[in-house]
Amino acid sequence: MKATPALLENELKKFGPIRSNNIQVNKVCVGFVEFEVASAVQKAIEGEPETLVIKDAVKILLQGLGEDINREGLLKTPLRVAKALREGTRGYKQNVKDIVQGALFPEAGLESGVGHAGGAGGLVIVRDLDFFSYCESCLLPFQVKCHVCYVPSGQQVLGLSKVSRVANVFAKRLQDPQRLADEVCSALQHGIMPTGVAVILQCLHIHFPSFESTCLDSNHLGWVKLLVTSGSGVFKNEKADIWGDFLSLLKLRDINVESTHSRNSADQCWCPSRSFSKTGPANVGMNAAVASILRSLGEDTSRKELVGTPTHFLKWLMNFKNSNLEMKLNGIVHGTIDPFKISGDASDNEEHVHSELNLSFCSQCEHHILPFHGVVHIGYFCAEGVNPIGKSHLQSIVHFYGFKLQVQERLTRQIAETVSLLSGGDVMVVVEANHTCMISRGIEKFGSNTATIAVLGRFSTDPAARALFLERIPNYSSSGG
Ligand SMILES: Nc1nc2c(ncn2[C@@H]2O[C@H](COP(=O)(O)OP(=O)(O)OP(=O)(O)O)[C@@H](O)[C@H]2O)c(=O)[nH]1
Ligand SMILES: [Zn+2]
Repeated sequence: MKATPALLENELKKFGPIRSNNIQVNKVCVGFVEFEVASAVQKAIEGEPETLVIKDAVKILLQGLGEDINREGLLKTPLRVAKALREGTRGYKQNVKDIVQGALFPEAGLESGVGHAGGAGGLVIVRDLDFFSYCESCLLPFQVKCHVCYVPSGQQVLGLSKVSRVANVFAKRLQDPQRLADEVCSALQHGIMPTGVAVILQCLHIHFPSFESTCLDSNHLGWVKLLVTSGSGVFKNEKADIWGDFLSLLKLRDINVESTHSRNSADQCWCPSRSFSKTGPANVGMNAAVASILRSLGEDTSRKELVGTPTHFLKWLMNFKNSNLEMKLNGIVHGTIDPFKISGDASDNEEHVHSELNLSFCSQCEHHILPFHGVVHIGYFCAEGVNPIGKSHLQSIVHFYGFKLQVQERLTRQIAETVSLLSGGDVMVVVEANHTCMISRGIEKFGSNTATIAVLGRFSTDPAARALFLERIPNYSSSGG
């Protein structure tokens, strides 16, 4: 029998109240039912008209990138992207009242009547809540670390998890950092009716790299960082003393709050897409496809913040098309570009492992059309007295294979194979990357990182050479990841 939510709900009711002697059994069954309900909901989403529209739009975008939509790696991509976008904007359908209702608990203040604490006048601070939101200007996910402080009144406090749930309702929408902070603050103020609420968001937005641009420095892919604040009630005045207590507790945790009170305005250049004056010739079909995605998410495409979004998103996406780079690389792989060849007669000289570390890359996951980015380390044998391959040439190879719809394993192999053509066949490549698709949606593993290794020639039979090269790789955190 097919598990529909209604049917499963009925099944649940049959268990009756949980008693201590059957709690284990009930727990298992409840877990199973929850899982079944979740997959039933997922299945339902797959068939909804909004999902179908987004799937069609994604096919147009893939074709615009010159991809074969029937290639195996891309077959499920339209559905994955549709589900990711709908999941990532589910906040439009959520209601703060439903979350807060029933989670306000009576809590007395200090008995002596001197000072502030408990449910009256003390501070409650919930720190380091990690979220992803979608940038309304370019449709890419951006990372948010959220800190909330409120001053209870009326002898009641809110269940702590609800602070995070309420913030996530607004994070799961197309957003701008300041609006997100204001909406979270206002929702908590209305939901808890405390003496005041303060919200601080630390936001990170990926740069828009392009092969031609200078956005990528030689070490790592940069981030646009923005810190915004919002306050209500006793926090309304940004200079009020009470901010000091909140900020001090954040300072204890290495959060730089120096500029917290210089409220960042929307006109500050937050989304890198806004700083592009020049955009390439518009692809009308692709533009219309992105607009149809926005409408399917329940957005009004004439809202002023969204007017440029299709163009901005395409500006990002078309980086991964690459036709010009293809021609540049032909020279590299066929050895017609002189500096790429190792020069000198090295046949009698001793060879050593040469390494080029921390070559930055930015790529686009072909499963979810979301960025993955990080650094590449390349090792190869080089004879004494022979010029190694120029760092800029290795960086070009990395960019060439990065600026495509990719998977990390393929990227690693392709770099290794290309470098082996230039270096005589003994190559080791390590790629360290953060996958936005692992962080911003689905499993939401904040801080997770993936490393892949490819070895060719002598590196595959010589553990000492591998160890020597691996030892040179700095800690990921210190290499710009
Ligand atoms: N091996 C590999 N997998 C990747 C890469 N980028 C994304 N993926 C994975 O591709 C898989 C796609 O799995 P599916 O089950 O078809 O899609 P999904 O339902 O969106 O998967 P979840 O991410 O688990 O929600 C996921 O496990 C992703 O983590 C990559 O570079 N290499
Ligand atoms: Zn943006």
